[in-house]
Amino acid sequence: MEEPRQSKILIVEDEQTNALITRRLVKNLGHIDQVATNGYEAIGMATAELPDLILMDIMMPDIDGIEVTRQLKRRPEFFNVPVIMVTGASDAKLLKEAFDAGATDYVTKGSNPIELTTRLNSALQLKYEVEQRMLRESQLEEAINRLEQLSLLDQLTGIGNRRYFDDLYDRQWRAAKRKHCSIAVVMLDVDDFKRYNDTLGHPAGDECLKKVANALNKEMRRPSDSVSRYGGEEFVAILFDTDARGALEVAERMRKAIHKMKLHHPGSRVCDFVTLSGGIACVIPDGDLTQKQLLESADKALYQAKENGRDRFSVSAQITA
Ligand SMILES: Nc1nc2c(ncn2[C@@H]2O[C@H](COP(=O)(O)OP(=O)(O)OP(=O)(O)O)[C@@H](O)[C@H]2O)c(=O)[nH]1
Repeated sequence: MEEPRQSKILIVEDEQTNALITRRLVKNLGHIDQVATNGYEAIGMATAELPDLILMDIMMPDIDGIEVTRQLKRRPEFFNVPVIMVTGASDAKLLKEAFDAGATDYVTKGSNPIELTTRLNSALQLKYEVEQRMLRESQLEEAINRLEQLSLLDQLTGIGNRRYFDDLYDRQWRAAKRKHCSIAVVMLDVDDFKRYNDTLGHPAGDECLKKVANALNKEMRRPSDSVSRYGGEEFVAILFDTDARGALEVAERMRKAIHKMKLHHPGSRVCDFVTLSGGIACVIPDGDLTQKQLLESADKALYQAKENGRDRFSVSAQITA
């Protein structure tokens, strides 16, 4: 059993002699003591500075120990503060009332100091064990949240991955349907990226994708806009509440941002630098059209942009809002 650490013990006792005896015992055990001589004072002191344990006299004028316990235990911060009742006689009915109010244990007045020491130590031990368990649980929860977050991020580029996109697209699609507003999907693809890898090597290709992802991400200016890595050298942006014109504007901004970086691309058939092609599709979702269809339209438009010479965007003719 771990040695109890130095704890703050609040002694609630209206009789001076009893208070003195208990204080001495608490001090001898190496703890810090505080004394409240009535119920109201006890509430004031306990709420001003949370004690680690309370030794509570039951019988007190004005407001008794049971009522004080009841009031304190209503407050969430007292959930793990043990309250040991100190009682004149072990009246079963009174004790039941005390336990119902939230007391942890009890000792009878004038009992052997060893008994009080043992009960005090075991109540503190249990309190610290509960605290440790809660800490471990919250650390575990944090680690799980972090893992969940990581599983939604693309490891290479640090932006959302396909899973992130699928989840967000589904939520935004349903929101657009509810609000009868338009949603735009922009599929983006680095031009001649196979040639980039072939001429400069795969590690350089990876670096290029990181820079492209970062630049695209910077162009997402509204909180509801996002760009994710769709896979390989393909990216996808979702623009909520955006029509075809708006989407084309954002797409052009992204294209220019890539141009501006002037990432040397010796194998490109388009120009000396890395360029992007993209396909845009947008719609106000209604009952028939599916998310998949909108994506397919954006993909077809991307193919069209490639066919038309790359380094450009094409807007899907079939579905527009
Ligand atoms: N370095 C690197 N290359 C990747 C990654 N993912 C996909 N690629 C490469 O991207 C290239 C894509 O090539 P293609 O689909 O033929 O298209 P492209 O060469 O970009 O030609 P167009 O799209 O027609 O302009 C392939 O060579 C893939 O190996 C990656 O994570 N890192």
